[in-house]
Amino acid sequence: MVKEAKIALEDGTVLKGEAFGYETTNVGEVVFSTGMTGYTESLTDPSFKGEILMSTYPLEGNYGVDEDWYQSDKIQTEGFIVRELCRKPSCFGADKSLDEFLKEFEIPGISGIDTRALTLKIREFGSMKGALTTENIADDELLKLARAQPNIQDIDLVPKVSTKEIKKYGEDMDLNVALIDCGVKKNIIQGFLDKGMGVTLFPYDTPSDKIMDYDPNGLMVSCGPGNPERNLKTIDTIQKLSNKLPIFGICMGQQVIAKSFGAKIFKMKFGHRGANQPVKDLVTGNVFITSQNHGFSVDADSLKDTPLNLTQVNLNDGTPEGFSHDELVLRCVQYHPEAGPGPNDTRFIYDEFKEMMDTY
Ligand SMILES: NC(=O)CC[C@H](N)C(=O)O
Repeated sequence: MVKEAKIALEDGTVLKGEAFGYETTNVGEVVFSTGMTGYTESLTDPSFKGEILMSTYPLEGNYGVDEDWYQSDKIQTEGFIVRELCRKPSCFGADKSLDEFLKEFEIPGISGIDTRALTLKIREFGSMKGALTTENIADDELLKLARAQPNIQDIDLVPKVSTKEIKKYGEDMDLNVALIDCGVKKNIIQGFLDKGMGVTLFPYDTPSDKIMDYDPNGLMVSCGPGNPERNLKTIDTIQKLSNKLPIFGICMGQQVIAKSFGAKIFKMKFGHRGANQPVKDLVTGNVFITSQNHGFSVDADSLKDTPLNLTQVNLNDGTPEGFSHDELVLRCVQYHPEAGPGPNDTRFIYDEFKEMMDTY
């Protein structure tokens, strides 16, 4: 027999569905992703820490879960909301079902939710604090839990996902990248290795001279969960290194680099999450379809008072998707060129990073 599950939202909504995954109760900010595939990659993406993920695509789990697709070593989201769960997957490579996957990492799931209506509500209200339970909890208790949690802007999530020790990937490479791990995905590291660059992974709070001891050819700042403005240690390191090394950023990387040059950050109403976000390059006029997962953004107007130049914009809402620097060797993007999940339209950015380090 299938158990009942419930999701409560801070606006007073309580929705009932069927439980899957682990029997527990978790709180987080409820966000939606428009990706049609890639639930394994999204659920294991550290940038989802503190968030309860909802998929707008109506069927999840149909091709199972394979460990090769993980973007970190576990599920990072606080819960998963789906319209329909496939309990019997079919795929040549899969080693478990989505239900087994959530059980293994002790994460609750709810299916049978009208995800179209809930997405419309979030688009109107904005991302909402929620509580998801697969246990027996009264509606008003669950609502209290949803409302009592702190706002995602006010919590430190990066220390929860960043590496605790320095790690090296790739031996005997000509170029080596120092990667500050704010919540890196495996595909970001793999993207460098595939192009023949080695990677040294550093904790988010590593001081600048420690990084320079490794004599890197470039500095990469990764994606990561939560509010970039709270990531003061990484911002300090960037300020000390940006005139010493070529510097790159992806997602939170872009946000903290912008902040380190005095730009402002704001919380978006419902963010960009999915594998189909259109981005225009202002230099070439080319448009790319990109993979994204962020709820904060750099304020485009605030770039005017900085040495940063806007190079790319989002075609849905005009938010900044990339920039360069007047003098320094610097390239940032708000989207995920490494994909996982999503399209590979912007993989060439790794070649640009390489060229920038080669010529530096
Ligand atoms: N993927 C990311 O790096 C996300 C950055 C930041 N946590 C945001 O939501 O905007």
